[in-house]
Amino acid sequence: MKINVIIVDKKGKEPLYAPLIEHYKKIAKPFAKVEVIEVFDKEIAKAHDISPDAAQKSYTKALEKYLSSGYNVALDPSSKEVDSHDFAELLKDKTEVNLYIGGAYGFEEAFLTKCNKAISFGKITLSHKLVKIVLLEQIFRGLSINNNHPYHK
Ligand SMILES: C[S@@+](CC[C@H](N)C(=O)[O-])C[C@H]1O[C@@H](n2cnc3c(N)ncnc32)[C@H](O)[C@@H]1O
Repeated sequence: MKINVIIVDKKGKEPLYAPLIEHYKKIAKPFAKVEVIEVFDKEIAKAHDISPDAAQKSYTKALEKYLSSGYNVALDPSSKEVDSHDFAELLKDKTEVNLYIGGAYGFEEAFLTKCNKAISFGKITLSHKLVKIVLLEQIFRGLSINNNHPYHK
């Protein structure tokens, strides 16, 4: 199984988060190949100076190409809240899952409707760097649930 975490963010290894990202990718390996893909370009940077709407549209443009294959799930604080079992169910019996983390202004509705699902991890807004770690932990937890691994108690 392949799981792609696709995030609107600049590339770069922050010393604070990079070891945790590598840790979760490594422990998930027996169940899935997890890849983190950062997406950021000049158009997104420019759009941030124009308006929130322009920023959201630029995210859609940059992310759209990933929608053509796999099961697509957007992370959106305003969408339906899921628990760890609901999340595990989303990963179950899939060959490829793409999980999208938005930029500073979240996603436009048009992008959310193009995804198979939009989910929330609760009403709090997490920074996109922190949500990446929470998501990676939930991916490992979900894979553990689906594979009867003792990590999830
Ligand atoms: C800094 S947040 C953007 C906040 C933006 N106002 C919004 O409503 O999406 C960056 C990204 O992190 C993810 N995110 C943050 N908190 C979340 C939560 N509680 N549940 C699901 N995704 C979350 C979303 O993908 C969001 O687009």
